[in-house]
Amino acid sequence: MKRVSIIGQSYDDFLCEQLKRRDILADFCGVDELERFNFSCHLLLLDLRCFEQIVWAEPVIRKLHKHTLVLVLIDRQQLKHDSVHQLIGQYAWDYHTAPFEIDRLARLMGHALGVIRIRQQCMQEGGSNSNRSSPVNPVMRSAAMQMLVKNINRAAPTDIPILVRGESGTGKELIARKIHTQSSRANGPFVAVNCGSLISGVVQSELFGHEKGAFTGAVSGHKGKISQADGGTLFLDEIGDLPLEQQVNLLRFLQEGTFDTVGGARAQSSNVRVVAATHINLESAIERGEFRLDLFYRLNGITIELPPLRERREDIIQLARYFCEKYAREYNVGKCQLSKDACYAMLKHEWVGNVRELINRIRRAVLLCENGVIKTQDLELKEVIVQPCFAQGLKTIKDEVEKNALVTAIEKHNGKMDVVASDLQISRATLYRLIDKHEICAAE
Ligand SMILES: Nc1ncnc2c1ncn2[C@@H]1O[C@H](COP(=O)(O)OP(=O)(O)OP(=O)(O)O)[C@@H](O)[C@H]1O
Repeated sequence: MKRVSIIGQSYDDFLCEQLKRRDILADFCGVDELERFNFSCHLLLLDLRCFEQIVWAEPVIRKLHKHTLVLVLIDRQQLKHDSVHQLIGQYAWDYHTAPFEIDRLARLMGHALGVIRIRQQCMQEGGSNSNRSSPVNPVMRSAAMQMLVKNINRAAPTDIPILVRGESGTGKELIARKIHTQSSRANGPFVAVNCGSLISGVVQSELFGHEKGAFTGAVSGHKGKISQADGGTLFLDEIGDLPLEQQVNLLRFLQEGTFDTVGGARAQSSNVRVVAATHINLESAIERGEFRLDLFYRLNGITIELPPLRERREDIIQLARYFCEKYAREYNVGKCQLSKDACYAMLKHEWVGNVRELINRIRRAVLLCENGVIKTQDLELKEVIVQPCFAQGLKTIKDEVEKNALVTAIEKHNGKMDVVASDLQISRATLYRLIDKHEICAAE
C-alpha cells in the first residue's frame, strides 16, 4: 500500500475510498491542524480548491523534506491568480485542475509515487558510491561561481569542516557532493541528513543510532547516520534546525570524535568529514539562543556562500538549456529549444526559488511546449517587451557581444584554443588577450 498526505481538506470519504481501491492510503490534514502533520512525507497533495487566500501554503511547503513531491489540486479559475502561478511554478511537481477526475488524479499520483521509488533506489545506490547520484556537470559559468569553484578546489582535498550557505534551491547539496567527490574520501559514503525533517523524539537515534531494546519498539539495533558515514562525508543539511540538545551531542562528536548510541554502554567513534548547510542566518539564530556559538565555530572551518540565481544571471540560460536537454531525453520528446522571448523572460525573472524553481518551470515546459520550442507561456513567466537599450553605450554593447561570441566558441570547441581562434578568425595571441580582458575562465 502506498501513502499520500493531503493538506487542505479535513476528510473526504469519496477520495479516500477511490484511492484505497487503487492501493493508495490517504492521510488528511486540515490547515488548522498542521501542528500534527508529518512534514517528512514523500508525496503531498495540496488541495487549494476551497481557498481564496493561499498565503499559508508556501510556509508549509518550505518545511517539507526537499525530496517530497508536491501535487496541487486547483479550480481552473484559480490559475488566473499570480500567487497560484508562483506557487505551482516554484514548488509543484505537477498540478490537477478541476473538474475533479479520480482516474486522472490517480494516474498522476501513481506517476509521482513511481518517481519517488526510483529516486529512493538511486539514493540507496548513491550511499555506497556517491559518484552515481551526483549530477555530472553542475553549471557554474558565472564569475561568482568560478570564484567558488576555486575555493572548493582548495578546500575539498583537506578534512576541514565546510559550511555551505545560501538561499533554498541554490545548489548547496550539489556543492556538498562536489566537495565529497573531490576529496580523498570520494570512495567512501556520502550520507546526507536533513536536520529540519528529522522527527522529534527520534533525532538522536537517527544521528547516533540505537541499541536493540533501547526503547519500546527498538526490536533491533540501528546504525545512525554518523556511523553510516564512517570513512566518508556527513552532509548536515538545514543545520540551523537541529534541536539544541542534539547540538550538544554533535559538538561533543566533532570535538572528541566519539558519541553515544541510544541505550549504548560504550562510546563509539566514526571517521567523518562534516559539510553542513544552512539557508537561515546562523548568527541571528545564535543571538536568539537557538544555535550554539561553539558548534558554529566547529562547523565553520571554511564558508562557501552560494549566491542566489538572480545575482548570477549569466548562469540562467545555460542551466535552462542543460535541464531542457535532460528532460527532453528523459521524457523522450525529441529536441527542445528555448525561444528568444523565453530567454528574455528568464533573464528578467527574480527566481526566488533559485535553481529548483528553474528546474520545475523547465520540466513542465518541456512537456507542454509545441513543436519543440519553449515559449514564455510554457514557462508560466511574464512576457518581456525588449527594447533596444542604446543607453548602455556602444562600447558596452560591443563588449557584451564579443564576450558572448568567445564563450560560445570556447564551449562549442570544448576549450580547444587553436580551433576556437580559427573559428573566430583571430590569432591565438588575440584570443588569450580577449579571454583575459573579459575574465573568462577557460581551461584548455
Ligand atoms: N549549478 C547547478 N547546476 C546544475 N544543477 C543545479 C545547480 N545548482 C542546483 N542544481 C540543482 O537544483 C536542485 C536544487 O539543488 P540543491 O538541492 O542542491 O539545493 P539546496 O540549496 O541544497 O536546497 P535546500 O536549501 O532547499 O536544501 C537540485 O536538483 C540540483 O541538482
